Amino acid sequence: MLLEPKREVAVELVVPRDAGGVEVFRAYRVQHNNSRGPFKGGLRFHPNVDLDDVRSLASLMTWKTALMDLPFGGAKGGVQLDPHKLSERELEILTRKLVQGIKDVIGPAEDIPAPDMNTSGREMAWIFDEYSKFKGYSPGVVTGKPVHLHGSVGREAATGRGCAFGIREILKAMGYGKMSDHTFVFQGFGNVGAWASEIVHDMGGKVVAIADEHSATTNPKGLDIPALRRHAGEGHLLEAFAGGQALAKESILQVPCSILVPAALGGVITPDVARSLDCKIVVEAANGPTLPAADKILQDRGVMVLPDIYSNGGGVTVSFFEWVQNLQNFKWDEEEVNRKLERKMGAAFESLWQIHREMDVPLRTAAFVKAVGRVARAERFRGFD
Ligand SMILES: NC(=O)C1=CN([C@@H]2O[C@H](COP(=O)(O)OP(=O)(O)OC[C@H]3O[C@@H](n4cnc5c(N)ncnc54)[C@H](O)[C@@H]3O)[C@@H](O)[C@H]2O)C=CC1
Ligand SMILES: O=C(O)CCC(=O)C(=O)O
Repeated sequence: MLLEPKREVAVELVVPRDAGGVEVFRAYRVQHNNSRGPFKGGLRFHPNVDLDDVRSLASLMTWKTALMDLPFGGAKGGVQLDPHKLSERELEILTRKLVQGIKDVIGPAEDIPAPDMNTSGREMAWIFDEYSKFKGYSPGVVTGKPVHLHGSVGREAATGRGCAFGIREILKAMGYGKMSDHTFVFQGFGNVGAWASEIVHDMGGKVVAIADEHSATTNPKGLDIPALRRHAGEGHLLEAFAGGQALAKESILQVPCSILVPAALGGVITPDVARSLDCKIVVEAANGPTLPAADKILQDRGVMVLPDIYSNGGGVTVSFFEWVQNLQNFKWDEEEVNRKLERKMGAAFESLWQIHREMDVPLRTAAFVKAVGRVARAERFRGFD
């Protein structure tokens, strides 16, 4: 029951192109498990999306919501495309057609999408609007919406903020001192990488290198992250940042640091990379950045891995807060959201660390022990009739 998704939906999206003609895109929504609550998980637009990929990301969501102790199950959606090749109008048509294709299997008590790679508040607003045309006004059908359209303050930064809280927890647990005693490298400077690096920087950490899909920049004295975000926001390449030197983006994972944060694609830490990286801790802000064979190598090398279902669990945690606010027609302030997020990250870390110590297993195994236990218990209590 836990290995296989409960439901898989594949839809064909036919989009009229601005230049004439139509193009067909494949889209998937995989609903892995809902024993603990409605299916929940992001929607990504990326050329690498395929059904298998979405399946594995959907199951990670089940374990993530269970580990974070949120009343949700797990799902994921993906459309196979390079969104940079479509205009805003084409993307809006595509997103609305996706909703038309899956509207009967999503909903505030059924399945609640959210942002993931290459999607943001803009797409979530389209989803909310299109779904509401068919089912009535339903802000709770999707999270990560713009703040002025039933979104929650703090959701945009939440995955990065949760990641930074998680780093603080592991440093404390390992007796490794404070943020300011450490150097950090980030792969990915989108929603998660930009917010996580900025909050780590605000907490005193020295971020010495960052890459995105185009280029990379490094400064052994520490990058000024707010300035780098302004630079990138103006459309400039990271390698052109005046406060750093250009670096080959392919070498980002080998830059020496205490803490390496992959915050982009899955599968980037291959066995070869695992043998060559030069850090004490890998914090998996991305989903599935470490291949299983590489995980074993990191373990043998004594590199600690803070697993994805914990490290990036802050995003879905604040999605839960957004959903609760939508259901109550009420708004919390940012201080309250961030305080509740901090408490959730602390509690999940505590349970993870306790299992890690008591069972003498890696943190990833400890996370799965906790999460699978909670999901299996819910399945049993609900019965099988
Ligand atoms: N947005 C969210 O709230 C959450 C995202 N995640 C995960 O975090 C990761 C990043 O997601 P977002 O930041 O939302 O996506 P995003 O689309 O905002 O940013 C992705 C970043 O990765 C970079 N990137 C892509 N390919 C790369 C490559 N080959 N080398 C270096 N950089 C590359 C892009 O240039 C961009 O900077 C994904 O694995 C996603 O599943 C996990 C939990 C929640
Ligand atoms: O905020 C959410 O509901 C899910 C975000 C997501 O896709 C993830 O945690 O991987």
